[in-house]
Amino acid sequence: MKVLLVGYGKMGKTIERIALERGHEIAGRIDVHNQHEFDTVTADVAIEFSHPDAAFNNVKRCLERKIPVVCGTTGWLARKPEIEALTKNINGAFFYASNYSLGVNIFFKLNEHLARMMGNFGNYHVSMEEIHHTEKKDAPSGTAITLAEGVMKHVKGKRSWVNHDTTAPEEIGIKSLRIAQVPGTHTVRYSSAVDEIEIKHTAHTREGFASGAVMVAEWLRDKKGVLSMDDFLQF
Ligand SMILES: NC(=O)C1=CN([C@@H]2O[C@H](COP(=O)(O)OP(=O)(O)OC[C@H]3O[C@@H](n4cnc5c(N)ncnc54)[C@H](OP(=O)(O)O)[C@@H]3O)[C@@H](O)[C@H]2O)C=CC1
Ligand SMILES: O=C(O)C1=N[C@H](C(=O)O)C[C@H](O)C1
Repeated sequence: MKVLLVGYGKMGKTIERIALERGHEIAGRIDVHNQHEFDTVTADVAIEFSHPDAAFNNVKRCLERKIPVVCGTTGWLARKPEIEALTKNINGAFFYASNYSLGVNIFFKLNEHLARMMGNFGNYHVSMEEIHHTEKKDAPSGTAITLAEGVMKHVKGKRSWVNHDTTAPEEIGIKSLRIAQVPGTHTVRYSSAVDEIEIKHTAHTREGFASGAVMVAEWLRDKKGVLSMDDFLQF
């Protein structure tokens, strides 16, 4: 399979290594300085991990060239509905996940299961914390937003998240910490006056994110439509 890498930073380079190990070819590497390559490139699939301000345009350009896109960039989701509409209009393929690691996707399910149980108990205060490396451009992380959405789905009265501590009953507070070299740690905590329940996922390296994205790309190449981890994992 010919893989186009869009964004050639920490994730782009890790994805390249894993794609080569799995027997794929690299069709191109598009970064800030060679955007003109979108005009001529051909590939079976594009994997886009770039910058919150760049993702919309990068995904659009891939779709316009009829290249299915696996996108992992976070912090641009206000414009995702436009990409979904374009995908349907041109009968293309677009896949988005805030986190491609299998472990985190199991953690997402665990989070929803716990939220469903905790929804019955009003005396617990739910909060979240995410820790990432100091180069991260967005806060809170896309993964923390997905976790907050999972809680809102099941805990009655939780209607929004905020990126700071909060005691407002309708809000979920997400604390973002930036510490050198941390690939990504997420904690969901329910605290009461008498005890605390905490679930936590710690990524040790970026390999889990990258290998998940490559496996999704292998699966997506002959698909159409707007797809997500629920379609891919089916659990
Ligand atoms: N969904 C998931 O599983 C994961 C998502 N991510 C997300 O992926 C994104 C990238 O992460 P990471 O690789 O660590 O970040 P890096 O900063 O290491 O890499 C991003 C790369 O994108 C480049 N870039 C900037 N603008 C454009 C553009 N217009 N077109 C193409 N490339 C561009 C940057 O170039 P320059 O440095 O010159 O600006 C840089 O090389 C982030 O949004 C992050 O949150 C990360 C890990 C997992
Ligand atoms: O920027 C990162 O590094 C990461 N970003 C994603 C996010 O915002 O959730 C996924 C992972 O945690 C690493």
